[in-house]
Amino acid sequence: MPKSQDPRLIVERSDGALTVTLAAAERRNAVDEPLLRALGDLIAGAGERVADGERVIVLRGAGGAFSSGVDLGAAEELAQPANAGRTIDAANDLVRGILEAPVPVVSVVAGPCAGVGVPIALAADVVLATSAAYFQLAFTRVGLMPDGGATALIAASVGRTAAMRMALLAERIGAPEAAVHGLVSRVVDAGDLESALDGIVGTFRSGPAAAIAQTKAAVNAATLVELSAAFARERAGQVGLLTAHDFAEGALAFREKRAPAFTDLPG
Ligand SMILES: CC(C)(COP(=O)(O)OP(=O)(O)OC[C@H]1O[C@@H](n2cnc3c(N)ncnc32)[C@H](O)[C@@H]1OP(=O)(O)O)[C@@H](O)C(=O)NCCC(=O)NCCSC(=O)/C=C1/CC=CC=CO1
Repeated sequence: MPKSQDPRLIVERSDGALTVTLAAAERRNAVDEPLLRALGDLIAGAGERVADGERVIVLRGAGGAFSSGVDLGAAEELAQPANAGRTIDAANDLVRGILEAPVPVVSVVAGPCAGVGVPIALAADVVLATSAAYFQLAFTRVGLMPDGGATALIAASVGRTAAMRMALLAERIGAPEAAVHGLVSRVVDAGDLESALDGIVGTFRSGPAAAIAQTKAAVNAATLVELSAAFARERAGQVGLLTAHDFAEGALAFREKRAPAFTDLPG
């Protein structure tokens, strides 16, 4: 049984499936660098565990939400120049790890999925949503830009116009619309979630592991040709934004539950 060093991750193994649950429900499963790293380490271990029979990884969130993205309670620390790149790197490494894992990854989204939670969920090979799920690239609401490869992952699924709507307007995209745009693989009623998940896990458990691994790698290579460049562009832009006024104001305004007053100019 793989162990997580972070108590905010619940790790369960059952008959070839590793299930990892983000368990910080009081903040809608907000993440920070240590949590991103702990999750990334678990995903990275899949290459060794496949020989022991692991055939699929399931990512889900406790308490209804998948994740609300990076923890805005620590905005002041994130904005320190020495720290600014570290959380971005941890998120990028995690997303890359999900995409490169030799076993399929299934994300289960049954409520809010926001900020960097979106590229983490969408990096999975199957995104199973309930009708209560929604996706929100909330970054610009707090003076940031999408990261975690979101600019490439979203555009690969939804096209430029819808990507701009999600990234610039930070609109919530509910599960039915997410299905129309190809953001999710399947939408089910909450009551049917576990049986739908069992079906998907069962398909991977009894499927041809080598063929599945090759297929996943080939589809990702063909559809995410811009990913590495996107990681680099997002990192360069985000580091500057994290240390600027608008992020400090955006994060404070979120915590104070008021509208932000942004003042930074481009360039
Ligand atoms: C849309 C929401 C995710 C969910 O809305 P809702 O269900 O109505 O829940 P709330 O009432 O808003 O939240 C419940 C409590 O959780 C706290 N909380 C929620 N999200 C966060 C968070 N990300 N960080 C800290 N705390 C959070 C919220 O304050 C409530 O607490 P109280 O009960 O004490 O009031 C909605 O919650 C939402 O929009 N959340 C924020 C989304 C967001 O902006 N995420 C961060 C984007 S930035 C990012 O993900 C990535 C980076 C990149 C690298 C470095 C640095 C920063 O960001």
